[in-house]
Amino acid sequence: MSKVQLYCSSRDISERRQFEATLRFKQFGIDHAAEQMLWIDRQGRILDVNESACRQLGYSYSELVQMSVGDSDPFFTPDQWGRLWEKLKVHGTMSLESSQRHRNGSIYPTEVLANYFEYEGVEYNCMLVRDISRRKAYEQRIQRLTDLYHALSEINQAIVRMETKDKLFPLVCKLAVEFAGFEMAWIGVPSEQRDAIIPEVFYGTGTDYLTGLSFPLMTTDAEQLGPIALSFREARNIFVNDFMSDPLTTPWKARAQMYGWRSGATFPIIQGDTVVAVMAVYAVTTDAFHEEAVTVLDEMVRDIAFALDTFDRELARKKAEQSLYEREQHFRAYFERSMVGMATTASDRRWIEVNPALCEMLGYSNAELTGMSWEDITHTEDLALNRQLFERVVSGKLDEYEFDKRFFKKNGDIIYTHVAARAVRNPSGMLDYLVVLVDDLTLLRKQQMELEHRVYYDTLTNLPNRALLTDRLEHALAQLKRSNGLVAVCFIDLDGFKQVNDTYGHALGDHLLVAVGKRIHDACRTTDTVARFGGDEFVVIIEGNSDQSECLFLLQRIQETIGQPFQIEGHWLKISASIGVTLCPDDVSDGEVLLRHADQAMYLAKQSGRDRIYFFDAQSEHLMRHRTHTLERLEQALALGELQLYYQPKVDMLQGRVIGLEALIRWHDSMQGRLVLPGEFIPLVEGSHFEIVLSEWVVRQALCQLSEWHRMGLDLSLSVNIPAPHLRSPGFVDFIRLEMAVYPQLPPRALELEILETAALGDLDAVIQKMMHCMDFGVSFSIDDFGTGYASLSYLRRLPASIIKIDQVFIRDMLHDPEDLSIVQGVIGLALAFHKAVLAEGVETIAHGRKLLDMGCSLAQGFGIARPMPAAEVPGWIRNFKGFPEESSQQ
Ligand SMILES: Nc1nc2c(ncn2[C@@H]2O[C@H](COP(=O)(O)OP(=O)(O)OP(=O)(O)O)[C@@H](O)[C@H]2O)c(=O)[nH]1
Repeated sequence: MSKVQLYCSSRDISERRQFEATLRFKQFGIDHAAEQMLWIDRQGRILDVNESACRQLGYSYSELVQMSVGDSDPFFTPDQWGRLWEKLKVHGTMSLESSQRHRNGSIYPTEVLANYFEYEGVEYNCMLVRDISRRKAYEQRIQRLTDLYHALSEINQAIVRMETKDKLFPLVCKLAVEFAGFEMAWIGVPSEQRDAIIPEVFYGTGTDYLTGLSFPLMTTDAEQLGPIALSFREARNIFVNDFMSDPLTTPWKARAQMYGWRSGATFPIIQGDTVVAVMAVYAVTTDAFHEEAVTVLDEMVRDIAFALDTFDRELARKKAEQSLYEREQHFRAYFERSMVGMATTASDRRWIEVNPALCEMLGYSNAELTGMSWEDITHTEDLALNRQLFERVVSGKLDEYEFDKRFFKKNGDIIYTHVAARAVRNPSGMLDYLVVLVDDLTLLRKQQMELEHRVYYDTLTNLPNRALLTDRLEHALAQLKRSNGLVAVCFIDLDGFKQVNDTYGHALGDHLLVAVGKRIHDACRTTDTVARFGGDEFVVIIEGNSDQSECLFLLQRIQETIGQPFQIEGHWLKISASIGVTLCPDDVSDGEVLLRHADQAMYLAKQSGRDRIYFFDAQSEHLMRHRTHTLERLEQALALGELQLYYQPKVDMLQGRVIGLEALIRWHDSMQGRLVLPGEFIPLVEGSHFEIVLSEWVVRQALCQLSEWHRMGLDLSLSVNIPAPHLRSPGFVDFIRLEMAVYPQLPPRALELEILETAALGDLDAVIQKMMHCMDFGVSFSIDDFGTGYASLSYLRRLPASIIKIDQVFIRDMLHDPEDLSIVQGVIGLALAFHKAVLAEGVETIAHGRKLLDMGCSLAQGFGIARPMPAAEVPGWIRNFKGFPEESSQQ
């Protein structure tokens, strides 16, 4: 290498040597400096260079000094050099970045320090040039990382703003291109069958690279399994730093070549344990994915996955929030609209929140109620229990309670409620508040009470009914065992009540029953029980009386008060009662038996003429036993044929002929060995189950006998007595129809049914209906014992009976009792007025007969004419009948 020639002169050779040594030293230093040193003149000619310049530019010293600056540094065109020189002259020194071309053509970046100096009037520039390609590469790397971090930051910011992957994925691709410096980026998701990755979003230049591309996942052909599929299947990042040489990219090389891709990377996006997408980026340079870039990209992909998780979480949170909101709304609506009172109460016993139902229930506004404590409106009697339960909840011993309690409403009314309360506690177990449900049971309770009342009280009189009476009696008897008093069971049955019903109607009868019940109640003490037993029967239980006379005194008072006239609906009614009493401990101590005994005593009171008080005793018991026994015997008698019909003729005194007969029952009691008259047993039969059985038997017997007589040529009519219960029984008409059908040969009106005037009363229309039906079968009717009942005239007129029979009690005494006579006269007149025949019963003498004839009654029956006789005697008697009253037969 040529050296710069230095010319100098010195006298002292040692000094010269010293100087030369210094020069050599300096030259050595210049040649070994890291920077190139180039001395260049104003025209850009290279005048001198150090060894570093030759080394770094690849030229020899001699070559370089033949060159100008523009030859090695393309930046320094002559113009550029000229402008630089001017500036340099001004500033003396300048630094700038440029580049140099190596002899082999490669260009590398340089840093240039230009130093201007003048030497001996000539301008020079000593340029120090440093190869900065390593620094530049490092800087580029830093820049790349900075870009990547920028992209990462942008993505992270986007994630914060984004809500769904639909928006995030395109943005990620865009940022990867715009900030991270990739040429193209795309994200693919697995197909529905998860057998291929389908590009979903993409950004950058050359996106048509993807057109028609899908990346099979299931292929067994290793060649087809590129970075995308591998990344997805194996959930790992894959980097291809040289697209052209990497065997993984073989199938796509041609395409990549077209677009200039030199390197690429794929990243699985993993949520939980599942790869949900793959992201791919492409660069036009090789080795784009150095370690730091890979770290950032990896982080970016993890952030995306995190974002997806966040989206899902956010979605789930929103869903939960929505559902919470909906539930809250639901519960709010439930709270607001519930028919049940709902509230929360604090540990200081104040209402915190109350619903409209509770406000309405208690009569307070929401504002009023929430300012109060539940204690303020709790019924005093329920306060202690409520407080006790509440304290147990506060102390943690109890979590919930339910009980029935009463509240005071704002208007002072009491409401009955069922309260259910449940504690809501904080995590440390302290009571936060209580959730309270309040059910208004007032109506229910009222209904319950009404129901209970109905079960135990008679709806008409409001007196205890039979059920409560039984209870009270049991109670009284239990008490009696512990004391020395008496319990009197009194059975009160009104006399002739049915007639009141029949005469004035059922409604008035009801009023009377209520009034009687009240009078009995008022006559008794509060300790006594007055019950309606049924119908017109009342029972009084008298407790604590010391003896029978005291009890009798009270009963007489009851009897007297019932006997006082009642004024009901403008009618003055007079009624009496028959009372049967039994006393415990004199009698047994079984409630049911006591009631039966009192009933039996009452029955005897009735039997002995009504309006009486009868104490049960052995005698009554005996009588009752007698009745039961007789009924049993009668049933046997019927089966054994001991019952027989006797026949008493009825005659027309005017015409002197027999018009018919009345069948009367007799009992040949084989056990007693005597004939028992009906007066002895019929009263016992009345009201028993045997009454209808016996009546039916009589009808059948009578018809059989009638038919027999008709067969014998006796054209007679035969009457039988029909007891009221039989006439009223539902099967009566059918019974008559069927029995009459057995004897079609009988002429009409051969069978006559005698009914008591009272039997026809009651449901008059129904009875008339029945009578009409029976008349259709050829039966006629007469009214028996007329005068003893109280039938109203209009009733009488409507009854389709053809004969009225005047009761024998009037006939018997009419000859010397003007009152009876006038009754008889009245009845005869009435019968005439109603165009009915009239027959006198109990005609015992000719004088009776004459008197009756005088009064216009020609039909008669009685001992004076004939006693009842067995059927066999009838034909003979008829044959011998000479008329009545006959002088000859006068007794
Ligand atoms: N108005 C009314 N009548 C009733 C009621 N319950 C039953 N009865 C009638 O009360 C009457 C009671 O029958 P009885 O005791 O045999 O009639 P009674 O006329 O008093 O006869 P004795 O007791 O023999 O004097 C029957 O006619 C029933 O129809 C009711 O609640 N209201």
